[in-house]
Amino acid sequence: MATAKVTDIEQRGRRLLRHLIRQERRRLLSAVLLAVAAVACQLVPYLMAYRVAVELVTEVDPDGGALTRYALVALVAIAAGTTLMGGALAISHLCAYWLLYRLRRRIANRLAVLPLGEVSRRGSGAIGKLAMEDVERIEVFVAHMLPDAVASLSVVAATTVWLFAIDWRLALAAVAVVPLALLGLRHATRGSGTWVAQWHGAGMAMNQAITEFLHGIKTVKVFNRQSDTVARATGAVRGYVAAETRWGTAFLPGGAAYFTVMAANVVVVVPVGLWLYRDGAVDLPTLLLFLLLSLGYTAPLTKLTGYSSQLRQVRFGADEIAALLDAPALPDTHQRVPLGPAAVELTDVTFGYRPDRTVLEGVTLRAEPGEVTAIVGPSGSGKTTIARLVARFFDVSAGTVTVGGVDVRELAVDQLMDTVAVVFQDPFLFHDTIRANLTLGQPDVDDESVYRAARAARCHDFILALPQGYDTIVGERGATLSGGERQRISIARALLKDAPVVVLDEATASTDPENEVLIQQAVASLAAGRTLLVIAHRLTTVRNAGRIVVMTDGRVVESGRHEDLLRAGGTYAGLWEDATTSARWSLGATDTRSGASR
Ligand SMILES: Nc1ncnc2c1ncn2[C@@H]1O[C@H](COP(=O)(O)OP(=O)(O)OP(=O)(O)O)[C@@H](O)[C@H]1O
Repeated sequence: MATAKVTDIEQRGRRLLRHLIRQERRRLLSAVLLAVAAVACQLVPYLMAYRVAVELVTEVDPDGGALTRYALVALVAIAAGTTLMGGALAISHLCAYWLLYRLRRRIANRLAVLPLGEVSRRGSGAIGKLAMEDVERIEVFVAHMLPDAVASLSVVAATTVWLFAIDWRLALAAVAVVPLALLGLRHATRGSGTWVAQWHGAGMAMNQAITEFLHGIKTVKVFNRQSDTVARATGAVRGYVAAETRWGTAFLPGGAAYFTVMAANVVVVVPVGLWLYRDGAVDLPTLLLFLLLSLGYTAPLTKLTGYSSQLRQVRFGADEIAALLDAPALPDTHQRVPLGPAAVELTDVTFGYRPDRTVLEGVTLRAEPGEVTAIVGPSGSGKTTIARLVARFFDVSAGTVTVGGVDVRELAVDQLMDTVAVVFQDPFLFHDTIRANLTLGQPDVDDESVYRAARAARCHDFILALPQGYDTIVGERGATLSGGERQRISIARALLKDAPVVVLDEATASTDPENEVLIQQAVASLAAGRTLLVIAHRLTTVRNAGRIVVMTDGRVVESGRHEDLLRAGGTYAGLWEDATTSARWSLGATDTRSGASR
């Protein structure tokens, strides 16, 4: 990644962090002030130790009362410092949790309005990392780093001033190592923006690979491809480790020099101090104080250095979050407009998922209200893409898609979602109760309506047979149900939504005959009184459709009723012939096998 790009990225991340901090500035300021007060308290024991030393060294008969007072003041200061730091951290954590809550809500809201294409382009693994890990880093930054860094800086500044106020020669000896150490640090962090960028990219790739592995685990097992897939995920993890190692290796020489030189300040302070003491230039208590202060002086500086590289990681994460929050939402007019009869019409539609590849070209079709319109065609001809355009998961490149006579881009997104229900090929069920999955987005719907929809979608009986009926929790993504059951639940969901237009992407996987019949009955209930656009993967299921639209290579090549299309002897007739021949083949195979077994 070029340096300029890295800087831009850090700037964008920095802007988001500044914005977040501004939102909580009052509380954060009080946390920082408490942290500074805590640090001031932490310096008091040093002062008291100095006083005790003066008393013991300079007085022949030390004042016991004064010594007790110094000890008590030191104890109270330690207790006060701990309490104040505890208060600072409590406030900063509170701020951080509120920031996290608001940030995650913003991310969720943004994801909800982004075009689906943008979400799939980023990938669920990368988005997951961003919403969990990167947001979590901001929590660490706000809750721990910010107050601690300000406190550490205050310690360094206050101690430096104090050291110089007591004795400038010893003070110079105490800070002499710092410029030298900083040279090492400069060397260690040279090009660290690029290292962090690579480390961050490798982290995203690793998350994506692991998420894909988990999502695809069934397919992986079925095809016995565990070793390949594990190798791919392992490769991504290795890439992450390599990026971390490269970064660590680049940091090592300069970093080691930095830490060594910082720790070596005692080597300068002790001889210089003893030399000045021997010459009578400083007294013993001052020497002791210097030794105490200068030994503790480098610790906060070292901590600050650690924070500076962590801050880079935070900024990179913040940049990813900022980029997602800035990504353009699907344009929404927010205007609910009166709709005509619920026809769906595509006029001269051209569309491609990528600018360099057209998937639909000049597609014109109309689905009449109250009628079943089927779209058929070979795999990859663009059928599902039409369904996605009607539901406005993507916007057309040219032409128009209208619902109820209004361009879908001119409808409020809410209104479009109220008007169009989509039943996907592989419907997604949440890890929740069947009832919650059925009433998705309509929590107030009454039980009777739920049962009615479930009966019409032919799923009431199997739901009642489950251990807790409608309160049964379905496994992750509905894994505890069969494909046919999942699709019938999603048809019941569409029935409950009661949208005038339903787009049904028929399941490709063939289900058993009983399930097939039940799904057909469910679809028939769905069709009643609605405009039903069926993306058909099996011709046998749509022969009775009011209109069949035939597609090849992203174009409509024929349309009409089943019998008319057969008579025309074109593409549809060919597809029908193929479908019926393959059905006979499989029957023949069954016959042969059963014959053999007799
Ligand atoms: N999200 C996507 N990004 C890029 N290309 C895509 C995407 N989805 C589909 N395509 C491509 O668009 C073309 C049309 O795909 P589409 O899914 O619409 O076909 P289909 O007719 O529904 O196929 P099938 O019957 O196999 O489901 C295909 O070449 C496909 O590879």
